[in-house]
Amino acid sequence: MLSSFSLNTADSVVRFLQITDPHLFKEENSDLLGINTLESFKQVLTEILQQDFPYEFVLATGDIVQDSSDEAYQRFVQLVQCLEKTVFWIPGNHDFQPKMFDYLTGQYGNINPNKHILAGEHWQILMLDSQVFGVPHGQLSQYQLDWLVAKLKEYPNRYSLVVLHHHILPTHSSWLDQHNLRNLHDLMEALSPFEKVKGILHGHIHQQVDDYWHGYKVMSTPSTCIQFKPDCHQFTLDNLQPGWREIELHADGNIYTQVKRIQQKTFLPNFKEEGY
Ligand SMILES: Nc1ncnc2c1ncn2[C@@H]1O[C@@H]2COP(=O)(O)O[C@H]2[C@H]1O
Ligand SMILES: [Fe+2]
Repeated sequence: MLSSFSLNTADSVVRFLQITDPHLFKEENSDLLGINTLESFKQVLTEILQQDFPYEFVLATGDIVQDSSDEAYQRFVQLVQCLEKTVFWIPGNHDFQPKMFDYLTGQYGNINPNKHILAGEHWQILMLDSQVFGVPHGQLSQYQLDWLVAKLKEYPNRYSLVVLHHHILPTHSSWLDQHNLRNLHDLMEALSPFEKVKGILHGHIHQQVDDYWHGYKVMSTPSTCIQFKPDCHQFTLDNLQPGWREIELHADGNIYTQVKRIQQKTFLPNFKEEGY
């Protein structure tokens, strides 16, 4: 396992961005259900650059590439260079991890493969791999759970944010909820002895969630491409725009966060599509 990454902050508040589910392709003109995922990702980056939120790093929470191609992972690295910040990442169900390790380990740009961030003096961020290769649902292996518990024991004085790709709370869309994290009870058992765990952050469901579960703040963030509509039994796309999330971790253990969506362009999918 990689060593921990220590991020010294000038301020007592740790600020970062989450981007998730870009679903990039090998070909620049490919689309996912009618949205060109390269164009929507570029627009998210463009509008991030226009904000004045003073973030220090970025978390990319999976489904970076849709077609396992070298080109799309390389393009992701090139595109995020404009942010001039370190980008950490975890795999989603669509990612091909051998290629993530080929291209996302830092040799080609400001990408960092560490999964444990000591963020300032008061926080740690624990990034988990919930991928089960070849299927859309998620599962945390015993190795991931043991690693999580080991880090929580090692840094008992830090507040903790847990990050994974898959969702833990129902979206009330049965087609999507079948692809959730299957062993949530194992995650809960791992976390429950540690009072300083404050939040759980994920992607995967292409929609915003800001909720609480057993005292943890649970956050999910719009994809940078297509959006899924909540509360729909059948596969249903939403007309909401691509987005990202700003997060602040405060020294008293509070998390302040907001979702932003692009405003200067409109991306609409083909609403007749029934899946991918
Ligand atoms: N019509 C559908 N019914 C069930 N699952 C689907 C459908 N279309 C796509 N999916 C899967 O659901 C997943 C949800 O988000 P992902 O981007 O991980 O990838 C999606 C596909 O793997
Ligand atoms: Fe996903």
